[in-house]
Amino acid sequence: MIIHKFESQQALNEVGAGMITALAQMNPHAIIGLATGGTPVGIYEEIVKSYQKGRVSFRNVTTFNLDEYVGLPEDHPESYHSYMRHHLFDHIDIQLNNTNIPNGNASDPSVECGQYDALMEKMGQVDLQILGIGHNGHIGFNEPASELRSGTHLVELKQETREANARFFDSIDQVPTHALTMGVGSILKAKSIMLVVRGADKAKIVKQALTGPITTDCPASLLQTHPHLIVLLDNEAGSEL
Ligand SMILES: O=P(O)(O)OC[C@H]1O[C@](O)(CO)[C@@H](O)[C@@H]1O
Repeated sequence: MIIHKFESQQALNEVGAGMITALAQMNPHAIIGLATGGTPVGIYEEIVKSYQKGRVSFRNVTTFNLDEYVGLPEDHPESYHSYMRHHLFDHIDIQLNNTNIPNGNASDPSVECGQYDALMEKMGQVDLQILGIGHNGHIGFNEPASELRSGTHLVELKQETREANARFFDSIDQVPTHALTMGVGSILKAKSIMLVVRGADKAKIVKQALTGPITTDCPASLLQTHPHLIVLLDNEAGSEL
C-alpha cells in the first residue's frame, strides 16, 4: 500500500484528481469506480477544472458508482444520482449512458443487484475505484457485520451511518434506512483502489483499517489485502499512522 499525507486539502484534491485524469488520458475507455459523500467533492471539482481547461476527455469512460439509497426519487437532491450529476457528470463530457448507479427504486432489489453485477462483469475490471470510509469502517455501504457480502446487495444502514449522513438532510428521519451497495468482493476486484480520508474524526478508523486486524467488523480493513491500494490522507486523518 502507498500512503500519501497532505498538508492542504487543495494538494490532496489535485493529486487525487490527477490520478483520475491521468487514467482517462492514458486509457480513454477506462472504467472508473466512483464514490459519493463529502470526501470526494473537492477531487471532482479539480477534475471538472481539468476538463474545462481541455486537458482530459471522459467521452468514452465508463463509471460504476458504489451505492445508492433505497426509496429516494432519482431526482431527490440527496440521491447519489443527483449528487453525481451535480458534482461531476453535468460538468464534463461523459455520456450519461456510460454511467452506472444502482437503482434504489427498483421494484425487486435483488434483480437490480444481480443486473448491476452482471453489467460490471460484462464491462470488465474497474481500472480505478475511488473510496471513502465511514467512521465505523464501512466502505460503500458495507457496514460492519459478522459476515460480508461479495456482490451488490441490499443493506440496512446502521444508526451511526444515518446519523453521519443526516447532515445532508433536514432531519435524520429523512435519511433512508436502506441502500443498495456494491459488495466488498466487487470493490476488491478493481485493478487499483484510491482510498481518500479527511479529518481528525477519522484518524482512529484509518489506523484501525490500515494497520489493525483484517476483520469484517471493519470492512475497510479488507483493503489491506489489495495489491494496489493508494491512500490519500490529510494530515489530520493520518495523525495516528
Ligand atoms: O465522505 P463522507 O461523507 O464522510 O462519507 C464516507 C463514506 O460514507 C458514505 O457516504 C456512505 O455513508 C460513502 O459513500 C463514503 O465513502
